[in-house]
Amino acid sequence: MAEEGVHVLAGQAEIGAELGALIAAKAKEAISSRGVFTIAVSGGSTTKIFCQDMVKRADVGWEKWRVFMADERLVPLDQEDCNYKGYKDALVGSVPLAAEHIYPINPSLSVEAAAEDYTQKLKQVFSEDTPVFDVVLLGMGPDGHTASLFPGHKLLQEKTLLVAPISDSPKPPPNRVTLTFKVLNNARCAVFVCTGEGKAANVKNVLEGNEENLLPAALVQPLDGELHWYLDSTAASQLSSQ
Ligand SMILES: O=C(O)[C@H](O)[C@@H](O)[C@H](O)[C@H](O)COP(=O)(O)O
Repeated sequence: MAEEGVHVLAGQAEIGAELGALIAAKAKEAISSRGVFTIAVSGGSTTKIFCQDMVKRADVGWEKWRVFMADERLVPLDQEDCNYKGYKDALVGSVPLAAEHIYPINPSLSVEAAAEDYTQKLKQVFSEDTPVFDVVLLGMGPDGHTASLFPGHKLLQEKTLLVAPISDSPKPPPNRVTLTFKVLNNARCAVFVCTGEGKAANVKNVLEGNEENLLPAALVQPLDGELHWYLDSTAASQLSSQ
């Protein structure tokens, strides 16, 4: 299995293959130790990079997977920018992952009620007060946001909620729900996938910047877990080690 740290690969296909090998290993380990594999997944480019490799993997114990959204847009579940739809369409029917094991938010609720409802869905699957995901799969926006945790936003200080509502997201749509750092940093393994030149400056800030004014992505530091960053060569182009 890949050691934790920064993995620089040529492009999205190569990242998909390495990421898929890591996730497959984490799934097998979790299922043999605890009987279930829990993962929180992100939208944007991560969905395609993850799914295009994972659909080829038959032996990862799909029946035992429980898939939550790291963040979700408050949009109908059949709308193209719904993160849940991206995963459901790519995986259900192609691999033996049951549709009911991918957990959508309820977009008919207010954003506050949708966050509370999603918290209850977490509590149905996790016995711990703060869920311990086997893997949280994250992207980073060009501004350094991750999940729906944006630079300078008050949610960066959230210490109580597991799932938070946000109604002023700078990245559209404005209404979203997101896992908080409390949950992200309680994971056994946090994995970032980040590609493209537009991310290069903040990849450098996060991985080689100083400790002041940390961007949201830099605040993902699992308390007792691994941290991986999968980068393509353009996203990694400003790193001094490249
Ligand atoms: O908006 C969402 O749904 C996200 O989950 C978000 O946090 C995403 O991961 C980043 O914005 C990176 O997106 P890209 O990889 O598409 O740049």
